[in-house]
Amino acid sequence: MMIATPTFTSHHSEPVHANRSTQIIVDQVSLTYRPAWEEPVLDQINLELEQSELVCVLGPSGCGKTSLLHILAGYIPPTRGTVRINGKEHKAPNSSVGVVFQHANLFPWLSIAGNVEFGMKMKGIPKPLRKEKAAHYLQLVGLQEAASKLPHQLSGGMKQRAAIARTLATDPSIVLMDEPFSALDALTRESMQIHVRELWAKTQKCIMFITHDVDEALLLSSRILIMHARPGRIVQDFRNPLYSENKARNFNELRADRQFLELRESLLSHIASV
Ligand SMILES: Nc1ncnc2c1ncn2[C@@H]1O[C@H](COP(=O)(O)OP(=O)(O)OP(=O)(O)O)[C@@H](O)[C@H]1O
Repeated sequence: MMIATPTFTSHHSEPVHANRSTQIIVDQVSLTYRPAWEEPVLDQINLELEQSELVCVLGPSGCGKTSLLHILAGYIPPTRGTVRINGKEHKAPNSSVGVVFQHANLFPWLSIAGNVEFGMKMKGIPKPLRKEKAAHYLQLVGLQEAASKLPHQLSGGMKQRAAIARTLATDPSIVLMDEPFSALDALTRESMQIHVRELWAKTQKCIMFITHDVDEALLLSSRILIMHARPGRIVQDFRNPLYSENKARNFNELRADRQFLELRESLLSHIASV
C-alpha cells in the first residue's frame, strides 16, 4: 500500500510581508536569554499569522514554543527582530492579544462571572456592558449556569472554559494558548477540544495553540508549525490537509481517516527525529 506524503511545505526563512488579513508578523526574531553569549533559544523566526487561522505549534520540549508565545504576548522582547500586530510594532502586553495558560488561574474570591468581568473592569468598560459581555461569553463556553459559582466549585475543564471566556471577553484579535488542556484528563480534554473548535468557528479569531500532542494538532488546526530545538526554529509550516472550511468533521470520523493515521505517523517520526 502506498503511503501518501503529507502536503508539507518547507518553511521559508526570508522576511515576510503583510497582506490584508494578517494579524501578526514576526520578522527575523531571535532570542537569547542571559548570558548573551549562550546559544540563541530562538533563531531568526519569520512567521505570518492571519485572521481566522487556528495554528498549532508542535515541537519537542525545550525547542522554544513558550518563549515564542511570550514574545508574541509582549511579555519579553526579542533580542533581535520585530513583532507587528495589526500593523503596529508590538513591544508590551496589550488587549489585542489574549493568552490562555495551562492552568486557569482564576481569582478564587471572585465568582466565575466576576472573573470574566475582571479584565473588562480594568479596561474601564462600564458595568452594564461588562455584565452583558460576561453573560455572552459564558454562554459561548457553556457556563451560563455557573456564573455565580466560585472557582473551587467548578471542575478542571469548567475552570479552563471560564479562563477562555475571560480571555475572549476583552475582545483580543489574537488568542495565544499555551498547552491549555495538558493538565486535564483525556475525556475532559476531548470535550475542551470540541469547545475550542466551536468557539473558533463562532468567533473567527486568530488562535495560536501550543501543544505536545500530535492528535490534538491534527484534530484542531487549520495550519501546523513544527519547531526544532538548538536553536529553536520553525522547520515545517503547512496547511492541515484534514481541515476543511466547509465541513466540520467529527473527531471520531477524523481519527478513523486513513490520512489522519498517515499524517500522525509522519509527524511523530518527524518530531522524534530531532
Ligand atoms: N527565563 C528563562 N531564562 C533562561 N532560560 C530560559 C528561560 N525560559 C526558558 N528558558 C530556556 O529556553 C529554552 C526553551 O524553553 P521554552 O519553555 O520556550 O521551550 P518549550 O518548547 O515551550 O518547552 P516545553 O515544551 O517543555 O514547555 C529551554 O532550554 C529553557 O530552559
